Amino acid sequence: MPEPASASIELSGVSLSYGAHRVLDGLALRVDRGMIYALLGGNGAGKSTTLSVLLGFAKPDAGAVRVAGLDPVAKADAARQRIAYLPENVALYEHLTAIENADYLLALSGEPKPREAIVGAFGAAGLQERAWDQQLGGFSKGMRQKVAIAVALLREVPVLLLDEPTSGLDPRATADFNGLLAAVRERGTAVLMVTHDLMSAVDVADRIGFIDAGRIVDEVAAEGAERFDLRALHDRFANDVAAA
Ligand SMILES: Nc1ncnc2c1ncn2[C@@H]1O[C@H](COP(=O)(O)OP(=O)(O)OP(=O)(O)O)[C@@H](O)[C@H]1O
Repeated sequence: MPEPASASIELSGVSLSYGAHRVLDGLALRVDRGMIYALLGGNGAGKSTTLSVLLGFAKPDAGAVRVAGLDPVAKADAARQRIAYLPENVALYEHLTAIENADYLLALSGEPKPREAIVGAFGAAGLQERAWDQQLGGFSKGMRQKVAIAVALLREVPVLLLDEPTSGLDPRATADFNGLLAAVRERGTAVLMVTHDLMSAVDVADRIGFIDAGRIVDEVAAEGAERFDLRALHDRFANDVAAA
């Protein structure tokens, strides 16, 4: 069946085992354009493996995976061109300035941009002007993420994957980051955010999915009343994890 054009990320019936250990077990998940999906789950539930599958680093034993309409294993290069990925600890070059980092990363991905565009994206990402020409050595995690997300904005990719983006951020930096994500969504990007941060998920996500033992056991949509009931969601999250 042809895929709806709006599905930027789609996994259906995805299973993956490491030896005898089934890590993903019939996983189904869909993120449309202009949507933020928060994937929550306990340790070892399969969140990072889901990202690895979308990045084409892990090949499922069964099921279908599409990123911007492409199979990330069969069309690895083309699929990665369409993805921006922020790992939990963003890897940047310490001895290069913020601008040099952006310049280099954009050149690597074959999408060089002039300085004016880079500083424009830094401004949009909330990186203070005095940091633009500083080496990254002294940057906080929040500042590094701003550099990385500015690069993602400049690449104008349709899919953004985030692994624990707010872990280790203070509340102000978390709020800034969530605001930035909302701006990314406005551009029509599909955002999949792996997180343990239920508060951020409630703040910014359109849909929250709870994964356990490699499958989605519960999903809550933003338009539902429960979205605003943090306590109920917290209990549900704890129960989902405990019940498995
Ligand atoms: N390369 C691998 N080889 C063998 N087992 C693996 C491999 N990668 C992950 N696993 C196992 O798969 C399971 C799911 O791991 P995954 O990293 O996806 O969980 P997670 O939900 O991201 O957990 P956490 O919240 O702790 O980061 C874990 O039991 C892990 O030990």
